[in-house]
Amino acid sequence: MWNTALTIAGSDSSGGAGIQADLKSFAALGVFGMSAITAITAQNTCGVTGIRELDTEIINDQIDAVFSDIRVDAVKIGMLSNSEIIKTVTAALVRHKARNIVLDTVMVAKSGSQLLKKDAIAALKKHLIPQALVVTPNLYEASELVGFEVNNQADMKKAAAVIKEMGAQYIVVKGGHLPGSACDLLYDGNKFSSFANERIDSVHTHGTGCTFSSAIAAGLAKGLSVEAAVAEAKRYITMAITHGFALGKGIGPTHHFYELYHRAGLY
Ligand SMILES: Nc1ncnc2c1ncn2[C@@H]1O[C@H](COP(=O)(O)OP(=O)(O)OP(=O)(O)O)[C@@H](O)[C@H]1O
Ligand SMILES: Cc1ncc(CO)c(N)n1
Repeated sequence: MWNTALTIAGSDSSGGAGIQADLKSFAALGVFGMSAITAITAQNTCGVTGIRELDTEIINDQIDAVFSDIRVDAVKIGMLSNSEIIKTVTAALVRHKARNIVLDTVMVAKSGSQLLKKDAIAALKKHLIPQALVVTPNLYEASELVGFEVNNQADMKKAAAVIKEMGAQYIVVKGGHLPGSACDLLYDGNKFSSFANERIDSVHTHGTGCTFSSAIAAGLAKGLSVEAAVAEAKRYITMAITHGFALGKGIGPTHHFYELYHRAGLY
């Protein structure tokens, strides 16, 4: 019997981030992936050249089509683009009593393009964060959510506590953009746990945030606890960055051949 995960996110035509990274991560981690696309981006390793938001009716219909037919063990949410999409997705997830929701608070692409309108951050806080089991902001996103700078471990702890107050059950503040080791902080409302790895000196990090949050969702879909799913996702993203590769002229993608490596005894 397959465990399943649904990604609700934007499409990246170059395959390194968004829906495409999510489905590759689900497959690599042995979970059957499904998708509801919120927006289409024309994107490659150098940047985003176009964005079309889908209308909320077809976004809602995709989510309904999946839930009305198939058991969904976990949901990963990525690019949402605007507040109407946020409200539609929230209402659909509440209606279907969705479990194991991992919210990656995607705001800006690595290349600098805005993937969430600034005026939609309030809707994210009000509607979707309270529905999330796990929220995975990077330093910039954490700072936009809480309204103060998040630049070090102490700020990350303060930010996690504020985001917890918004109604999420677990917060992982990602330290991928900190100097030094790549240290992420998990907060469950009582205690902080660190997940650290040596920083990998690679430019090929397109899609790291999407890959990491999808890997957490895959772990939850397989029945892991949040702590175990985050630990497994950290292992997975570290492998995926270690084997990231030059594709195109810019920032190359992460690598998703986990099962192959695993079976070969390499991971
Ligand atoms: N150079 C690196 N070496 C090791 N781990 C890294 C590196 N960069 C990021 N990570 C890890 O990758 C995961 C994703 O973190 P990151 O902070 O890059 O997310 P993000 O900024 O949301 O990504 P994106 O730009 O794709 O949205 C985290 O677990 C982080 O610690
Ligand atoms: C569609 C999409 N979602 C998320 C990201 C992550 O930054 C991206 N670059 N593109």
